[in-house]
Amino acid sequence: MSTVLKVAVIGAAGRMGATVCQAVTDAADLELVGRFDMGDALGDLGGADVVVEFSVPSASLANVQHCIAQGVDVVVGTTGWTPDKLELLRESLAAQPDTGVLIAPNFAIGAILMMSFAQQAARFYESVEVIELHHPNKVDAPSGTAARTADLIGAAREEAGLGPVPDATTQDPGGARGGREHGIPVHSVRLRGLVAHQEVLFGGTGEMLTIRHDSFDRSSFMPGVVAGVRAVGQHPGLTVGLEHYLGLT
Ligand SMILES: NC(=O)C1=CN([C@@H]2O[C@H](COP(=O)(O)OP(=O)(O)OC[C@H]3O[C@@H](n4cnc5c(N)ncnc54)[C@H](O)[C@@H]3O)[C@@H](O)[C@H]2O)C=CC1
Ligand SMILES: O=C(O)C1=N[C@H](C(=O)O)C[C@H](O)C1
Repeated sequence: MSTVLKVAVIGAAGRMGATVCQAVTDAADLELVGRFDMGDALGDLGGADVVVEFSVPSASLANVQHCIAQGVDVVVGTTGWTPDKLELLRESLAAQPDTGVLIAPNFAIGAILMMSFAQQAARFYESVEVIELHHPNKVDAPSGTAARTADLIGAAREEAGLGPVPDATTQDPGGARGGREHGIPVHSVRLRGLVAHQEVLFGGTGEMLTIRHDSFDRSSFMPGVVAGVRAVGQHPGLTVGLEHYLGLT
């Protein structure tokens, strides 16, 4: 007899939360047992085996810690995870060694491959810049995906002994050169009509490589979220990146 996993969603009234509720309802092996949003008491999480968390960066840590304290596995899509916050999660998990938490900056398979390809390409190019483009309702910049991509590229460049990206700019009063993540220039575009998009531009002598991914619809994230829900129980502790569940590392 096959087992049905009970799933609750935190941030259930949001763009991603509502889409996840539908995806869980549509999956024969999953049962939606709870929808929680801002102001709701999380309590026993509706008796869930797994919680999916898509809220806001300022609330996510406390929500995930509540789930860990209940011994409930969590799949997290919310962005804004700093090294300090991740360390707090590891401390919480130390008291619940059988509980699993998956944090994925992006659940779309193409975005995961984009990050992996960018990591591979990083050591071959002197120049690199990341451009992320999103809907204008997004509250955080740069995107979690761009920050993660820049981290992977920056680490690969360091390992290869590459120095800083070349850039002669000495005057930029308006910040036209964008921000920097792990030393990599990152540019954030917010435009009505967009969902989630990213380009990674690599430049070398006489050539350029562009790696681009587009999410045209939030359905693009659902296969990854559902795969995470099914697998998180087999991965106690903290995992950052769905690629670790997909055999890509
Ligand atoms: N990992 C991935 O693949 C993806 C991640 N995201 C990230 O997911 C997060 C949510 O994105 P959207 O759904 O577009 O945002 P949204 O603004 O549509 O939804 C956020 C929801 O969280 C709720 N919320 C706020 N505070 C809360 C609290 N304390 N407890 C429970 N719920 C609370 C809000 O009321 C809202 O319903 C963002 O951080 C975004 O960057 C978005 C898309 C894909
Ligand atoms: O807010 C969004 O929409 C998205 N957020 C995530 C991020 O910040 O990288 C994932 C995806 O880009 C959509």
